[in-house]
Amino acid sequence: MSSTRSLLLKLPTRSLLRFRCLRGMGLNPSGYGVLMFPSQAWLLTRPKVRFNSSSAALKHQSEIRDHGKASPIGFNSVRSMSTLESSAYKSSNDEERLEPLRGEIKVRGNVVQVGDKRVPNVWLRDNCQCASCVHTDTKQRLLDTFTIPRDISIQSSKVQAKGLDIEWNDGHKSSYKNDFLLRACSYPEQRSIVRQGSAKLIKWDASIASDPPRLQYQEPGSNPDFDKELMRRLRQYGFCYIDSTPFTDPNTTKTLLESIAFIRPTHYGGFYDFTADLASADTAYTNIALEAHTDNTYFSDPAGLQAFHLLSHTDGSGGASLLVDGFKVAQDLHAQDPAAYATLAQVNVNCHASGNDGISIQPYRGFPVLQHDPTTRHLLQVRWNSSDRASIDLPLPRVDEWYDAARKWDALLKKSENEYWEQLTPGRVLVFDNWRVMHGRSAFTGKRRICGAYINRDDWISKYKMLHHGRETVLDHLATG
Ligand SMILES: C[N+](C)(C)CCCC[C@H](N)C(=O)O
Ligand SMILES: O=C(O)CCC(=O)C(=O)O
Ligand SMILES: [Fe+2]
Repeated sequence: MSSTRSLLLKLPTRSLLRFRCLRGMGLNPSGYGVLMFPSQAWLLTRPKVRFNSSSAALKHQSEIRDHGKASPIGFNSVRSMSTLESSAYKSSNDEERLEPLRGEIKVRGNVVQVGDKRVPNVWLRDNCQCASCVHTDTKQRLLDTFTIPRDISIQSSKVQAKGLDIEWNDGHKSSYKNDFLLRACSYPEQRSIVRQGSAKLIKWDASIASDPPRLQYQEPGSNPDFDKELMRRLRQYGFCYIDSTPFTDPNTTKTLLESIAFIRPTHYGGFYDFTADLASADTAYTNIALEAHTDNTYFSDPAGLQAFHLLSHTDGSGGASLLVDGFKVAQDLHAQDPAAYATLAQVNVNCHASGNDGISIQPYRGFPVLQHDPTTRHLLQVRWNSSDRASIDLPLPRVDEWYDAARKWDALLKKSENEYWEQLTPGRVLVFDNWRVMHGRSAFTGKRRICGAYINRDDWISKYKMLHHGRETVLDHLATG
């Protein structure tokens, strides 16, 4: 049987523009998933970028091929690739503007079609949401995917106002909501929004000083609106102050931070409370100036949130705190020099934490300074700490490519209009997104005591998503997001 129905779904406008743009460049949009991880992924495999027949594109293609051959150890030139690919990167992960999309859901014989896209039966069957396929309490798949016959087919179907009902030839019955089917077919644009906990980002510079995001302390757990507002500010600005926090007992700060999500223990301990005494062998535990950096570049998964509460500073001065919006600086670099941006997005850098006896913490692989989602091309993470940098994953004769790009990045992040300086005071807790906002401090004298903690990225984003998208929406997007 076969029936049809027209539907509306929200789809990002910019994604459509981007689609056209890729076409205009001579790139086949179906190849663009590969555009995101070129240089490293291509060490062992041939480039999979696909082109249409435009001559400019073919010229690029042969350049890429020739590079692969010319290099005895198989590196493709980042420089020659980057101009082409830089336009594929998005220097922000703003929530996309959503526009309605007309789609038509129909069943043609044995095939579900959404617009001109075919929905594979095995995927539909595997993502049946009924109580025998998904555990109602744990939300985990109960269905043994590989018992689904490879050629599972549709026995009968019914296109209804709300969605599509299917009876499979193995006798199982499934129902799919229309927006689920439409979203599934809008790969990859529609996917990221809920999964990544996207928000309308507010990029900032030094002028944020006049009105920084802040909230008044409230007893943890006493007001759900506080949690929601804190999450919103952290997502949109990448930082938030919590003012009027009691500071006589650091445990108040600990409990406040634990109300976001559990604290991540590291080689510095769990909840930290530090002064310039080298208790841990790291420059943070001295009184020297620290340039803008992100913490934990030596972890495979750097902490998502970081917090500082200056409990006291006596017998001296200095020690002002510096914040720089890494996503804003990335946007500046993207506009100023797309090739440099692409270099920082592609070349992997290794880092280490080796100050303390018995450890040298290093990630299982190098990561680029600007880390993107390979599917959506959104910028997801900034990893930048010159003090903790180790090797650069380029053959030595080519490392100057990275240095040239990094020099441009460094110049932008040190521009005074990008630097937001603030003298922290007891009572003001600073919480910031360590995947976005870089921090530093000026040198100081006297006795300065700070407490705080690290919180995992996935845990705080989970909380953001629950409070802003809602549990139902988040779960609804699991198979399509
Ligand atoms: C925050 N706390 C004082 C505990 C540690 C500071 C560590 C700074 C270090 N270089 C890094 O990037 O992790
Ligand atoms: O002392 C400060 O203000 C910050 C030091 C620092 O960068 C850190 O602890 O991660
Ligand atoms: Fe730090």
